[in-house]
Amino acid sequence: MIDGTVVYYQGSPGAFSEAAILSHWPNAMPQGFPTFAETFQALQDNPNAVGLLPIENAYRGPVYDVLDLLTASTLSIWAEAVQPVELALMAYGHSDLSRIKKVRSHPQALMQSQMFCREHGLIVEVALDTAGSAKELLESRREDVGAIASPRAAEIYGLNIVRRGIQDHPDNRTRFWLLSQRPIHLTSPLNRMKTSAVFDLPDKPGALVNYLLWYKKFGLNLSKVESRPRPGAPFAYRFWIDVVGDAQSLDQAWESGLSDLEWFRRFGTYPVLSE
Ligand SMILES: O=C(O)C(=O)C[C@]1(C(=O)O)C=C[C@@H](O)C=C1
Repeated sequence: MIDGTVVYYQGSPGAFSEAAILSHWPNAMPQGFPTFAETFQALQDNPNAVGLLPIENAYRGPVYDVLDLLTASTLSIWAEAVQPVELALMAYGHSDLSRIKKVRSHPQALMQSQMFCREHGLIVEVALDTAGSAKELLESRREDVGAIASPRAAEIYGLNIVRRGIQDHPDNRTRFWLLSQRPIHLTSPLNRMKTSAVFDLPDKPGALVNYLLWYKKFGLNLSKVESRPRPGAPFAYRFWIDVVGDAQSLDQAWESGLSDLEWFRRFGTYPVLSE
C-alpha cells in the first residue's frame, strides 16, 4: 500500500513527479529532494523508503541520470506509472510574453517545449526542477524571466500564467518507476506486467542479436531496449531491456540466455498502473 505513506521524489511541490504520486495515490505524502542523486541516497539510506522517479518522456526519451543511479543502487522496481505533462509559461507580476527574455526550468521540460522557446526567441536556462524554477522566480521577483512548470506550480507560487500547453506535443507524458528496497505488492488495473533488467555482453559479432533471440523463442515482447555507456570500459555499452510477458516464460528466457552474458541485473517484475 502506498496511500498514507511518505513517497520521495525529486523536486519541489508542484513538480510533475509530485503530481504523478498524488494522481495515483491521493493520500500519499510526497517528500521532495533537490536532486536525483539525493533522492537515491535517501532511498538507499532508509530500507523502508519508497520513491517515484521519472525514467522516460514519450517524446524526449530517457532520463539517463535516473537509469544510471538505479543501476548503481540496490533498489527494485515495484510499479510503473505514467503522468501527462502539460507545460505552462509563467511570470511574476504580469502575463505579457513580450516582456520575458529568459526562461528557466528542468532540462527535460526545456527539451519538451523547445519549439515554443525557439519561436519566441527565449533564452533557456537550466534549473533543478520545474516547480523549483517557479519558486525561484517568486523569490527573485524578476519580470524579464519566466518559469516553465505545471499550471499547478503557478497556483502554488502565486505566479501569472502567460501561456498554457506550450509543450511541443499535446499528448506529452512521462513514465515513472516506483522504487524501494522493500517489497511493495500492487496490482495492475490494466492487467499488464513488465520486467526490467540490465546486462553486459561480450564484445563479439552477433552477441546482442543472439541474446535477444531467446526472447523471441519464448514469445516475449520487448517493449524497450536502451544502451548506456559501460562504466570502466569507454565506448563499450550496457543494455537495458523492458519485457512484457508472463513471469514463467520470462524466467525460462532469462535462464536460457544467462550464459551469453558477462553481467546481469534484474530490477523486478512489476505492474503497469497507467500508460
Ligand atoms: O521537474 C519536474 O517537475 C519533474 O518532476 C521532473 C521531470 C523529469 O525529470 O522528467 C518529470 C516530468 C517531466 O518530464 C519534466 C520533468
